Amino acid sequence: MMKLKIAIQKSGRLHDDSIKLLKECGIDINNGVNKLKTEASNFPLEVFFLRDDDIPQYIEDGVADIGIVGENVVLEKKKQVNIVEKLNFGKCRLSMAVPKSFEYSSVKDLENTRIATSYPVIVQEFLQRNGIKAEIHEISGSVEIAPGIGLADAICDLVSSGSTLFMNGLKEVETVLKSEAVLAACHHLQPEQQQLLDKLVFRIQAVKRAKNTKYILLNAPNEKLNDIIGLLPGMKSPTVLPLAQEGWSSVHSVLNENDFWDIIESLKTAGAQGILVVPIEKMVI
Ligand SMILES: Nc1ncnc2c1ncn2[C@@H]1O[C@H](COP(=O)(O)OP(=O)(O)OP(=O)(O)O)[C@@H](O)[C@H]1O
Ligand SMILES: O=P(O)(O)OC[C@H]1O[C@H](OP(=O)(O)OP(=O)(O)O)[C@H](O)[C@@H]1O
Ligand SMILES: [Mg+2]
Repeated sequence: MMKLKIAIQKSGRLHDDSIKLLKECGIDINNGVNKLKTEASNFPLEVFFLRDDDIPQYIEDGVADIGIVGENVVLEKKKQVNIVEKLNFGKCRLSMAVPKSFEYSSVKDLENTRIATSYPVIVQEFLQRNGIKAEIHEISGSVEIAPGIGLADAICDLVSSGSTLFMNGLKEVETVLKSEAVLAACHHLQPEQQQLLDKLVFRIQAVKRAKNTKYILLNAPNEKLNDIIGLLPGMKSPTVLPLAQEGWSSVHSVLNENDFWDIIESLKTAGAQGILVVPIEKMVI
């Protein structure tokens, strides 16, 4: 039986969330310590554990059929791969940063500077787009140290909380790119592999959808039902069941995580009681 080969990060920021996502998709991986290749026990999937920088090349070459990697790495490596699905984790931005004492007012202030980065391709494109001439120093890690040791005037590196910049006396001045982990695929998949990928993507979408949604149950007096139902978006329309107590109903529906607090307030004002909100594990529409 043909298997789908997936490359994920061996260790680092994306490793745990990649394994977790596969697990949430019902795929069990026997993940032995230091094992660089393994198989799923209940899905035709072979898993390769690699350095994230190498993943786009492996996918382009078809050594791996698919992979989980940061969009930032896909764009830097310029390999021919399809971005199939954004995965909602590994969210960060690639930003320009300068020492706190640097009087920065616009991108023009980067003219004739030395910029240390692990993303020379993306930085070069950014500088070109902005008509700036600067010297790029490629370094593979600990980029934030570069200004402090006299290697560069500015840096371009990944930021999420900003604490690494802060700890190193730097300030963020330009966002070059926003990124998150993506599922990338080879351009030349066999039909059977494409079918397996479709199956996996179907599961990933159900998991993602469920994460953004909550299941809500509430009790309402029947005379307020219309008002309350009007507040609930629902997938189609809410389920309404009679309660044992005469004149009352139980209303069930789903809510988008983002609308959650606004709607809860309005529901209470409209007369809803005993509101329960529970997570949804999978959501297929
Ligand atoms: N601070 C962060 N917050 C969220 N996501 C991040 C952060 N830093 C990096 N990422 C994302 O996780 C990916 C992997 O980051 P990590 O720091 O583990 O890379 P690495 O050190 O190059 O790993 P490898 O050993 O695989 O080469 C990045 O390419 C980026 O997409
Ligand atoms: O804004 P923050 O939340 O501080 O995150 C930013 C840091 O995270 C990443 O490094 P990571 O910690 O993954 O270590 P690495 O340098 O070994 O890749 C990135 O290269 C930054 O250094
Ligand atoms: Mg790397």
